[in-house]
Amino acid sequence: MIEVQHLAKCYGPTRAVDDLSFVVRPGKVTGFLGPNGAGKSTTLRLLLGLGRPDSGQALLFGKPYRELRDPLRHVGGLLEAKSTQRTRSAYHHLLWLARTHRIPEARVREVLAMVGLEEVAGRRTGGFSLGMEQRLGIAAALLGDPEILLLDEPVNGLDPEGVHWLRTLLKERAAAGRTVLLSSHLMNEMAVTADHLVIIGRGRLLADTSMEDFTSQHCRSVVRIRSYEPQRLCDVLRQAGAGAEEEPGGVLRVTGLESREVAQLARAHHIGYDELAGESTSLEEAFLEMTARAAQFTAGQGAGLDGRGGA
Ligand SMILES: Nc1ncnc2c1ncn2[C@@H]1O[C@H](COP(=O)(O)OP(=O)(O)OP(=O)(O)O)[C@@H](O)[C@H]1O
Repeated sequence: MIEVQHLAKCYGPTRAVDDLSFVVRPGKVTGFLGPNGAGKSTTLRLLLGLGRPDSGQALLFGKPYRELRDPLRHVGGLLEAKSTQRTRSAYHHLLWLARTHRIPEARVREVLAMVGLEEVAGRRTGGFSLGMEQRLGIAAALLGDPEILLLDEPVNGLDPEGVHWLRTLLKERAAAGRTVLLSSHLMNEMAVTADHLVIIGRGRLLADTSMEDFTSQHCRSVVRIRSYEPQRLCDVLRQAGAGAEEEPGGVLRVTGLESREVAQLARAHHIGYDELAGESTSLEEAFLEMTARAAQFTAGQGAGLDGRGGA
């Protein structure tokens, strides 16, 4: 459905997207994740035919966006908010879009109801909050009832109820066999929304994985134990193949063993302890580690200075 093949785009000395390839399949919500400046918006803009790649291709249904007939009926895109004519009402903004794409007027009312903007449909968009702008942008993306949705940071400005509503909407569309790609720089948001992840850093692909695999590969269990003999326990744990580091207050941070195994080893060696707690490293930590490593690697190569300039 969505294919990005060896895509590259530079802005002056900044390599925004660097030999990026991935495929997004229908029936899933795919999260497009990366820290600020990673190249997410640039990739989505290229997919939506805004700007030309330096090399490679960004394809929807096997074609560049510009070659699609009736694109709004096939692809709904949300880039940044505030792209409406400020003096037009929400209703007239959508009506104008519908008319220019031969979409029936009745659909305008339908999408306004879907995004919860019915009551303010007659108000000029100039007075809209960021959250209302986002809802209007999402309404525009849904107007042609497209098979593909491409949304850039759609939760920006939405209140918790709005975030929950959008999450449900995207999951429902994916469950109905549509293709949904949404970008974010927040792993925790993706953890509850996405089934699949495409992670980029400095314009390059870092991971293309199911959410389930990412979780099982990156979320290690960590056990913290406070012992009366931290040094001896540390040696015992290391001999058993675990990672053990001493933290202040006689606490050991242990990786590679479950809490039950740590407790068994301590007891077997008659080492007393008064606190034992197990936890998992969070997805957010795993994501930050991954992108920090990528940043160090590319900085080492002297690539990609972050300097946002004009259009
Ligand atoms: N029009 C532009 N002119 C110059 N540089 C640009 C332009 N657009 C993007 N860049 C640069 O390209 C890089 C990638 O930017 P992009 O906006 O695609 O990242 P992003 O992952 O969407 O980031 P964010 O989460 O902050 O929106 C950044 O270094 C950015 O400064």
